[in-house]
Amino acid sequence: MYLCTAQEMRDLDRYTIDRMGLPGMVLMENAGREAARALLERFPEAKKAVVLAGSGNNGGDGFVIARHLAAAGWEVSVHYFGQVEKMSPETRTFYGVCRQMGIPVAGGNGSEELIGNADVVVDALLGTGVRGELREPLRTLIRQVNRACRGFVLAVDVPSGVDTDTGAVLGEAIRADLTVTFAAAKWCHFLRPAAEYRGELKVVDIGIPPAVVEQNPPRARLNRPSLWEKHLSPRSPWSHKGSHGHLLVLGGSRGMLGAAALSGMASLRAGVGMTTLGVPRGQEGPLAAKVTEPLIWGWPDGPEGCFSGEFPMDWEERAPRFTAVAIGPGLGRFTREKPWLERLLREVPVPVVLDADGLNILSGNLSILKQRQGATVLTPHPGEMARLLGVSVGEVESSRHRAAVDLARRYGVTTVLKGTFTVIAFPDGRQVIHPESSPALAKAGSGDVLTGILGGMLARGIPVESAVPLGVHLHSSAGRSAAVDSAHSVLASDVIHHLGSAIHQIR
Ligand SMILES: NC(=O)C1=CN([C@@H]2O[C@H](COP(=O)(O)OP(=O)(O)OC[C@H]3O[C@@H](n4cnc5c(N)ncnc54)[C@H](O)[C@@H]3O)[C@@H](O)[C@H]2O)[C@@H](O)CC1
Ligand SMILES: [K+]
Repeated sequence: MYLCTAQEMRDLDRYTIDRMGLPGMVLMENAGREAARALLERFPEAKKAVVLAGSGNNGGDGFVIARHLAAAGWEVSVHYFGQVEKMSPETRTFYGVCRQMGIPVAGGNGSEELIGNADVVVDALLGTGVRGELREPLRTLIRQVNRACRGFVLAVDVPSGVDTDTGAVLGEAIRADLTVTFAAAKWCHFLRPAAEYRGELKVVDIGIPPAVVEQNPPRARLNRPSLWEKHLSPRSPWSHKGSHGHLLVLGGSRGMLGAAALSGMASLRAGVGMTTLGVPRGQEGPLAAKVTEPLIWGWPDGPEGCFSGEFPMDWEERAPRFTAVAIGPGLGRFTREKPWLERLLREVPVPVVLDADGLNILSGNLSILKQRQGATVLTPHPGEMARLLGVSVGEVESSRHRAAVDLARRYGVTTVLKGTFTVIAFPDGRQVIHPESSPALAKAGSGDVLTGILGGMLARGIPVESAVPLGVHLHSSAGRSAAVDSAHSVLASDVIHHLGSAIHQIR
């Protein structure tokens, strides 16, 4: 399923109307009928509804909804804002039909009393065509609706007052219980603050032919099994551990061994055949007491129990065995860290995942990434992203999708910008957004688990464009399964334990 900008949606609509010859009126009828259906399914008994309609096509959808609700026996009135002469031809047609049907239709007086007495308020004021800060009277009206409404609020396409592409609130926005959107999700459904206004999200088909979407594919998709399912086929009965890849994890300095252990265990649960944990030499013993399954490789260490910046004598001999490398879990900072990381990035020909201090060491020296032979995956949280791009955390959070794509394009990497609705961006500008939030994952160690899963998927030989969305999905799904008792109490190690069931659920 795709995720559109306002322009991409307009292009799909236009192509359908102009090139396929399917009239805009049909699309509007389908949109309004499907939105009405969502209400009728939720409320099997007739209700009292107030439809607030703008003069654009979003308002047109509102008139269609009013007609279908009235036909189902609901008590409906429509209050429109703007002049009838300025309505689009489709909207004016459906306005006329409502009048002919005897549905009460009045110009611009959505009083607080009326809104307060409605069981259902339909917000069809503004959709993807909104431009700039809200003008009156809509701004005041929306504030009134949020204050006075005690019933259920359906937002048509997007909550009125949010910017479709940036997720900004343009002064005031409708707080909805349900948003029914057409043909594809829109960016504002997954970007804050707008995402907090939409309530539940339902994407409905309005009859845009699949061929139209194939010929004009939007740049972003929602993370769905169709993107990666084929990579989870059962293991061959003839396979051995060497058939499933070998991941090297570099990290685990003193006081942070747990991070490397979590990544290692997560990678094994994600199906990699072997994992080696490369840690500062002095940490080998403590780590061996902690983990059983991963191999442990001591690297030259410095005085503080961290890496010294030198490579082990057997580096050149052992390096070719690894099919992917994860750098960062519990890595810490150390002298000569920059040349150490540069050498790794230059010499490792296989996919590399960089996280935590791996990213911090990289900051200010990103151009080295352009010299890499294999794929590079960066998994920053917003703070790390801000450091990488040299901007504020606020700037990253107010434009998560753009920050992710900016980094991906500039340095030819795959970016995984973590947080609610993780954004994945590929070097060619395509994006995948993970449509679920997993509050259980907001816990120390959770990022190390994700790094391990991604490293494991890449080490198994799954191509980066599938491995990364798949890994993000498994992490989130395992987090949800681990939270059966309470999201408060989930540990990163619990997430690892649930990876098997997350894989099983997909298959
Ligand atoms: N053929 C199509 O294009 C289809 C469009 N559909 C609907 O049409 C919507 C897009 O329609 P439009 O492009 O007509 O745009 P909208 O209906 O979203 O908004 C345009 C209207 O809002 C007013 N407006 C814009 N910015 C404003 C501001 N800052 N303050 C106050 N008023 C403002 C404009 O004067 C205009 O009347 C979609 O969200 C969807 O609901 C659906 O009917 C499906 C088919
Ligand atoms: K709306």
